[in-house]
Amino acid sequence: MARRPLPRLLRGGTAQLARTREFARTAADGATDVLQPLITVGRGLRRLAGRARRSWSATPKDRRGPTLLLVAGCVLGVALVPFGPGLALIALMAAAGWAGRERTPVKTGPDPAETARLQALYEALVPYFSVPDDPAPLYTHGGAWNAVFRDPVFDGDGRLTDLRISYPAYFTDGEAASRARIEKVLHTKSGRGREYRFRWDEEDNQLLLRVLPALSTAIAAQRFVTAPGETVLGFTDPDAVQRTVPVTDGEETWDASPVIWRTGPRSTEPHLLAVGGPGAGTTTLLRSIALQVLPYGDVLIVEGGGTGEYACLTGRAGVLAVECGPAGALSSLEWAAHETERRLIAMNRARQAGRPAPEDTRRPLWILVDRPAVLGHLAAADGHQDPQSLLQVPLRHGRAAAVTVVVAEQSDAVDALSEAVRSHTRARVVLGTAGPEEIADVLGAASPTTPAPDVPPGRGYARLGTGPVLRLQVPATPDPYEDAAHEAHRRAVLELLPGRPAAEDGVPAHRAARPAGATPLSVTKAPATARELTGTPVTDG
Ligand SMILES: Nc1ncnc2c1ncn2[C@@H]1O[C@H](COP(=O)(O)OP(=O)(O)OP(=O)(O)O)[C@@H](O)[C@H]1O
Repeated sequence: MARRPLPRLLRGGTAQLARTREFARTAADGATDVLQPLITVGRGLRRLAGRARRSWSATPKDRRGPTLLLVAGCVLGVALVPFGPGLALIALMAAAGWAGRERTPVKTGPDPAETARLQALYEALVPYFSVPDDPAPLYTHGGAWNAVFRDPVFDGDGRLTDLRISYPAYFTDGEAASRARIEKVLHTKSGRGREYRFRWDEEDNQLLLRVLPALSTAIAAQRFVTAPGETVLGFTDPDAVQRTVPVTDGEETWDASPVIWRTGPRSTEPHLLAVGGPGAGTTTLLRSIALQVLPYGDVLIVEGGGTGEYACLTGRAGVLAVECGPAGALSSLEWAAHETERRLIAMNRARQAGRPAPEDTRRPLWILVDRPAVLGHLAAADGHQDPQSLLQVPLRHGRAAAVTVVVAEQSDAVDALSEAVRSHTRARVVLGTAGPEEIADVLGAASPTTPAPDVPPGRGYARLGTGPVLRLQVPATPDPYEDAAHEAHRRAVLELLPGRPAAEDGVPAHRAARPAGATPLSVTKAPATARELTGTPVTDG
């Protein structure tokens, strides 16, 4: 039997019903908004009436007559006074409005579930914070948590986010292993999957636990407000640094806390090493640095990965070269070493003659080397020198010559880094899901927080010289030629890219862009004498 079509009303019935319901809900919401004052006054009148009823029933019988008389007298008085009834009505409405307002209950202390959590945490700490001979132990099984835990704060899911813990003075808080044991217990018992920061106040025998919110990933590449020689590596916690810079995301502008790296002749950390696992974001960090320095410096890029992730920079004003192969890397780095020597000699000569440093020695030169281990491997296979060995001169003498070296390497190839790279890169960044040992190996100090299990690309830690370890989120600076990248972030990078200067006759534009006076990239010069490099007087001729 042929199926009969449903009547039109029934066919579109579900959609229409949903629309009607939506309309009714919107109308009800609107009516509630409009009638809100009336609802509040009505609720207040009800509450006032309730209070009056309660106080009437609480009044002893022998006092009810005089009370009634007093009320009647008041009513009569109000009725006789000019405008009395009107004023009394206004006063009643105001009192009802006040009595009917919604009051958020003030929370006084943890609720039963939170109390149970704190008690469990306390019990878990008993074996670590007690010894059998202690006559008045702070921690005993079944003891009171509120004697040692202060200022607990919970999030909306009832999980602990802040806590001040007192511990006995005999606890060995100076030993890293003892601290790590306590931190592990607290981390496990308070909920995994979050990033905890522990601050040990050894003078007062107190430990401060705080769960840190994830750093914002909303900041994309842009012109940051910094002084010359300052580079924003990324952004960190507001209480970790004193400075802020304005950042923009679409229409919104706010102040963010940057991790600023200072380079140049007075820098104590003139070179940087960034380490991370695959896809952790070290290439993005180098791209971000390149875009920040290009307005005032020249950049030479050596890419070992060979994935063309710096292609957007090829041929741009200020980009001296983007080298992907071992042969190009060797010749470019050889040039960079000679350029460093040339600058030092020229500066030394100018100093001897009592003149300021020549103009062509002052423009900052940045050498960005991404994954040198791969290049070293390829060069060795061809029987060539490791390109890393050519970084020795820029690393050692670059600071005085305005030459900065940035090296990015993957965590599993860190062993292939040369001694010069390890000892001269005092600014360090580690990105991705690194364990505590790896973080400590790269940064030279333990991370201040428990590593989070899942981290977005560009998230990690930074340490400048002997400074504190800071959490870091690198600004999103994708390869603008990557289709999968966020459209707004790609556009932001494209806007920051400098133009392409016209090519000189027969010379590719990026090679023609090198500073005046610099030795051509492909020309090998005899190395300068040690005397000239170290600043011993040099006599011409
Ligand atoms: N700070 C960041 N913000 C947003 N996305 C990022 C950030 N850093 C990296 N990414 C994204 O993560 C992916 C990998 O980044 P990137 O190429 O920089 O990693 P990598 O460390 O160089 O890894 P690999 O060497 O394996 O390519 C890219 O798609 C990139 O756009």
